[in-house]
Amino acid sequence: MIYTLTANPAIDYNIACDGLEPNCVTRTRNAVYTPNGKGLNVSFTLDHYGVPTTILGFFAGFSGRFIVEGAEALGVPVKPVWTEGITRVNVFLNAGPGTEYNMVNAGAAVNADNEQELFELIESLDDLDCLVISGSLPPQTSEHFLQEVIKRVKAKGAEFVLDISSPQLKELVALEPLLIKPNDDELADIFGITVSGEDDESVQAAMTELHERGVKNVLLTLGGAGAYFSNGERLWFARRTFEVNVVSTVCAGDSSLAAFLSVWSHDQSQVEEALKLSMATGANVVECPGLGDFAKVDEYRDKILVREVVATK
Ligand SMILES: O=P(O)(O)OC[C@@]1(O)O[C@H](CO)[C@@H](O)[C@@H]1O
Repeated sequence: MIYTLTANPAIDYNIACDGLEPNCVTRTRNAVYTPNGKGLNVSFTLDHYGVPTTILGFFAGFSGRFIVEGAEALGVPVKPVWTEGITRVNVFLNAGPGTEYNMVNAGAAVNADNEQELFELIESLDDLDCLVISGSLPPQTSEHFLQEVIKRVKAKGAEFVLDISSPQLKELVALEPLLIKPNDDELADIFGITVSGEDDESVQAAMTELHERGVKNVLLTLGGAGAYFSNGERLWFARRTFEVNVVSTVCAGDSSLAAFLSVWSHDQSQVEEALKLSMATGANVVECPGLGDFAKVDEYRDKILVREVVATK
């Protein structure tokens, strides 16, 4: 079973308006509240592609209950750790073509007892094959929280995937994650590695460094410009050949990761198919607020170009 861990889930509140002016009333439309957080988005997408998954995370208050009940209503099981306070509500405002405002809040604090409950929960899982750890950490999380989580995952003989933007990623890669999914900005901010779009040479060098640091596989996303995947021996590049009407880029990275995992976690030789589904899913998700309904993925999948990069050294 693929479990996901969202330490800092959120209700995503998507709204739209025509422009945003200070010091005046802005009437908004198309308000949608959905249960989210990066790991939840991964689980929802895995579930859509028929992969069994369960959500782990810290949840608090009315908003936490909304998320847990919402996920269960969608048919995805949750094993929550309940905490004090109120799970955050993140606001994503589309103020016109190409103008997104993403207001991401800190979240409800956790304490040592909450962390201990989560550790024991992980220790109790009999069917844990892989834990996908996604997103930010809530306030007051202890310094070595993620190391402690990973220690327990590894003690069970399971793998872990990291999709986090924190500088901690630099130390955590030494624990040999199955997969990481940085984007080009995270590579620069966290590792000081610069890649410039579809540039095989700089990406080859970046991948070599990441593998030397301990990562087994890397899915490097470049937004609309495509994605590279490296397994340490071979490197692929995928890009779409069509334009999309971008409504909201929120959730696209999470759904791309999950779509990739839905193919590749069963059969690591299916890299091309995994990349096609991943890119097609991300392209469809940006066309709507939140995750949407994945209705155009089949149409898009055949329009994704994948090429293997031939090593230059
Ligand atoms: O604060 P984090 O955990 O980095 O990001 C949280 C978040 O913005 O990420 C998801 C989209 O990727 C949203 O569903 C959610 O609100």
